[in-house]
Amino acid sequence: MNSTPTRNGTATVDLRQVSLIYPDGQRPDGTPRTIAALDHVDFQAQQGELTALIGESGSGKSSLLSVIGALVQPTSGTVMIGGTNIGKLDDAQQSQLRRDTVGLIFQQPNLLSALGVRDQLLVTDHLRGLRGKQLKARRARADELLEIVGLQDMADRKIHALSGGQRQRVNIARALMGTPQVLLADEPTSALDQPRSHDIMRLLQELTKEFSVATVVVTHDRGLVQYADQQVTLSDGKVVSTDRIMATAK
Ligand SMILES: Nc1ncnc2c1ncn2[C@@H]1O[C@H](COP(=O)(O)OP(=O)(O)OP(=O)(O)O)[C@@H](O)[C@H]1O
Repeated sequence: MNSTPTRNGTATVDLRQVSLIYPDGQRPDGTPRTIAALDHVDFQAQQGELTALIGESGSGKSSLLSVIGALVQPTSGTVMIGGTNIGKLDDAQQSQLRRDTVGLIFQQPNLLSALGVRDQLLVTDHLRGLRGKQLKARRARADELLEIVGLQDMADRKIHALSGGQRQRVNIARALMGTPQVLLADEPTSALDQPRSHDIMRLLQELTKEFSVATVVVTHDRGLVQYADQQVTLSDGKVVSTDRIMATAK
């Protein structure tokens, strides 16, 4: 599969006229009703840039993230990720693209309580099929990422001995293990207090530049938009504005 990083200003994430229609029960006359979670959405995210995705509850933010992450197939439209048209891939190729190209960061860090911090990162390689010596060689990558997110002294700690902010850092480091081109975060700060939320956004901003990923962060908190390069606002499944964030705001 060709998943070469895009260059020359081509967007790493490029969605054209994407709609996602769900069944939504029946009308009183018995005919099926539908809801457009996404309605002809055009969306681009560049490598090395952080996009903040905002909008009211139910406006389609998580749906958009799911489509970008190839977790959900849109009903219509084109989704290009890292130069690959994901609509043209079969299921196995889509899974591979998810594993190789996309890093996912969820609201609540879904970490495995029995494992130490470093092993949380290595388990992703285990899932990619690495074993034995190959897996051991990845320890260095895991430790490098833990240092970058400020957890170098906690590699052997169990998850229950970490704070919420530290857990989210583990989650972020884990998402970077596969060297993704796209980093998707669905409300990564919702379980954190204000200072910790700003720390996590600052970290995501730094990592976006350092790893040259196209990062898309869903947030309810407009105070966190200052860490983004672009702000995209959704309403009723439609993109209602796409704005550059001025450097002076950061
Ligand atoms: N699997 C589904 N089946 C039917 N409708 C769905 C499904 N997923 C989402 N929807 C609908 O699509 C719309 C967009 O939902 P989505 O979760 O993307 O919004 P959101 O902006 O992320 O909301 P929130 O901020 O509350 O998480 C909503 O009206 C929702 O009810």
